Amino acid sequence: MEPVSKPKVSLVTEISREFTFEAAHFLPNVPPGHKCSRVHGHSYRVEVTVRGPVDPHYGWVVDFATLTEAWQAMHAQLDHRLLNDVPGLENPTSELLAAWVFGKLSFPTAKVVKIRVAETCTSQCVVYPEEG
Ligand SMILES: Nc1nc2c(c(=O)[nH]1)N=C([C@H](O)[C@H](O)COP(=O)(O)OP(=O)(O)OP(=O)(O)O)CN2
Ligand SMILES: [Zn+2]
Repeated sequence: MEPVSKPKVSLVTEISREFTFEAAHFLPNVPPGHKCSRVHGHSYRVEVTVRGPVDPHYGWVVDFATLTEAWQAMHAQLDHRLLNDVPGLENPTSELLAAWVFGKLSFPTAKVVKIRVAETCTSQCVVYPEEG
């Protein structure tokens, strides 16, 4: 079999994993009569993306299982909860939830470069660290 040749350009490598949880929320700061002022629920999807060097021995940035391990504590805080009760999520918009998740994740050899939160099939938010 032909050996796998090294690419001629240097590559940036990102890996992602999507997680899900079910939760209720309401948005306390919306205008009077807004439907989201009432408690309702979503099947949330959260995608975590990290970037880093590919470990030459393992051939991966980090084990996908490492992302899952990091997610477990957040899942326990979020799943089947009223998000407004979770410290830091008193106003649980997608934007603030994505920032909350971002603030809770770090890995020794990989950088968190994107968090995507989708409340519905058609609405999502992405946060990135600012460059510089
Ligand atoms: N920028 C944001 N806008 C809204 C957020 C948010 O987090 N950030 N959140 C909501 C509510 O949570 C709402 O439940 C979700 O809104 P929407 O996408 O409108 O969901 P629907 O399924 O109800 O969509 P329809 O097309 O109206 O059926 C609102 N806005
Ligand atoms: Zn909602």
